[in-house]
Amino acid sequence: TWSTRPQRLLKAVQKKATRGDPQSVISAIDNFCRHKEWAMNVGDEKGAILDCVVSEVNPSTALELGTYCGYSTVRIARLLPPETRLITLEFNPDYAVVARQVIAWAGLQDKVELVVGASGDLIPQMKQQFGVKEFDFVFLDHWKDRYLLDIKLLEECGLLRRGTVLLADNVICPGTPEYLEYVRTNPRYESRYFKSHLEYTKVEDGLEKSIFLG
Ligand SMILES: Cc1ncnc2c1ncn2[C@@H]1O[C@H](/C=C/CNC(=O)c2cc(-c3ccc(F)cc3)cc(O)c2O)[C@@H](O)[C@H]1O
Ligand SMILES: [Mg+2]
Repeated sequence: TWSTRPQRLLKAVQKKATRGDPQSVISAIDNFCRHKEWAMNVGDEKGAILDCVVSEVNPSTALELGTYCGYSTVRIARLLPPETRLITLEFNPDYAVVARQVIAWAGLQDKVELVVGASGDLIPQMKQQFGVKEFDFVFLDHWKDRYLLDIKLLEECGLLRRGTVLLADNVICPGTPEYLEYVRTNPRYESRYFKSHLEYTKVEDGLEKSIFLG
């Protein structure tokens, strides 16, 4: 039976990266995607911007929408201090199986709670089932037509606080026009665009950082 791209990416991590060394996992995935097979990880260039924002926020509780292979999960979790946690949501069970192994190879499984399911179903459960009071940081990198629905859901569920930072991938390519319009025009958000490139290419893309003002 044929392997999938996520499975081949995992093999590259297990072959090239050192167990317990998140940076080597990140580099192994970036090299695989740059030289072997492109994959939709946030990548090294946008990843450096993600790192800066995460370090600046220094979140106690963070949320990621769309785990995929766990690349950005590792990038975020490696920066989190002890006793903090990252909840990451992924509805494709096959991708979740790969992501769990990538996260474990990096030695970050204790900081990460990977939940298999759709964000629309799981976000309303965050307070009761997952004991979340509010999120300090949210990284959006799942289906692009879900970004707007999901931040409205996060607002409604009282999961955002004054100062919560939302960082959205792919606001140019593939693009998230309705989301951009919302966070840039809604007075409850202070938004800023970080120009960059689509992972592993020269195509323009960028991240939108939006602060919820409460
Ligand atoms: C509601 C819900 N709940 C839970 N998990 C959910 C979910 N919706 C999706 N997921 C999960 O998240 C990932 C999906 C990511 C979608 N990302 C992209 O489509 C994407 C595409 C490109 C791209 C750019 C130019 C091209 F020519 C081709 C592709 C680049 C990117 O960076 C992307 O992120 C994937 O793991 C999916 O299962
Ligand atoms: Mg993306």
